[in-house]
Amino acid sequence: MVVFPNAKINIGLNIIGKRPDGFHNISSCFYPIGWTDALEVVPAEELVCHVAGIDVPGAEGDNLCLKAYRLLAKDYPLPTVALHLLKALPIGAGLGGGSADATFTLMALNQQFDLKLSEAQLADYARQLGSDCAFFVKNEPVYCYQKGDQFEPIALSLAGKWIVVVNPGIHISTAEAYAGIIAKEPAQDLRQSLIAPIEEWRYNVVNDFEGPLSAKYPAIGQIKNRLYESGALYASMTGSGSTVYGIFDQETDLMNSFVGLKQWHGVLK
Ligand SMILES: C[C@@](CO)(OP(=O)(O)O)[C@H](O)COP(=O)(O)OP(=O)(O)OC[C@H]1O[C@@H](n2ccc(N)nc2=O)[C@H](O)[C@@H]1O
Ligand SMILES: Nc1ncnc2c1ncn2[C@@H]1O[C@H](COP(=O)(O)OP(=O)(O)O)[C@@H](O)[C@H]1O
Repeated sequence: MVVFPNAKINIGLNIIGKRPDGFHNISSCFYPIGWTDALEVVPAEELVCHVAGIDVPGAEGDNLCLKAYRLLAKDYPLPTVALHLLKALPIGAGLGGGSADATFTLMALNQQFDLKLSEAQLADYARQLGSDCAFFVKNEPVYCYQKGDQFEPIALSLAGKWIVVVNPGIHISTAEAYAGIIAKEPAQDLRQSLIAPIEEWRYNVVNDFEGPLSAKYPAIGQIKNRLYESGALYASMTGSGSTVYGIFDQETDLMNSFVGLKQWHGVLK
């Protein structure tokens, strides 16, 4: 079967405190977008993961799709499969692409081999693969907290708005991004900030990674400024960077503004 693991954006991201396990407690809003990889799962004589498109750093065996397969195979008698991944989502980009690949592998195996795992069971497996992996089970806008692996529904719809997503080509590892942060309580609860009209978000919906990372990588701030100059209602870096997005009221053609950079645009659901 073929599935299309999609990216997410973070709308606001507060890094609240360091946890005893070395991770950080955060709060954020995860919102799915339509930029995707493609992943085919087919029965095969041996377990393999073939990647086409963007090169995934690291050994083939470290691919999160294979890690997801192995995790389920510990508990269920799965046949061996070939995983064909067409990698389109920029890597180390704050788009959660690797996490989406991992969770879509779990969901594809569940469906293809009729494992009858519930959404809650899939989310428990996904959490073991990465902090934001469980989001992709329901794949709906949520407010997230703790490690970014606990979710509550959020009454936020951007359906019909246009989004432009631009990746400056800078790979930032999530661990590197967290290492440069001094955690603090946010001035206002993100859920409150998001109740305001989107035009006001620029004043108080903040990604705590953005300041330190745009000081280090000026391209991040330059893209954000360009998006605002082009009429974005709200623009921000997503996740641990380096991708930047802008949300617009209507379709906007910015392809010529970001020549040579990986980018995607489309309508939000
Ligand atoms: C920053 C966020 C926010 O959306 O997304 P991305 O930018 O990666 O998409 C997430 O917290 C990323 O989640 P994920 O990419 O799954 O991270 P993990 O693999 O679990 O962790 C990678 C490393 O990041 C740090 N880490 C991660 C999550 C967290 N709440 N606190 C942390 O300190 C730890 O150093 C950890 O070893
Ligand atoms: N299928 C995959 N796609 C992307 N990255 C993967 C994958 N499997 C393992 N990784 C590793 O995960 C890390 C980044 O994951 P990714 O989800 O792209 O970052 P981010 O969460 O910042 O968007 C990279 O270091 C990469 O080597």
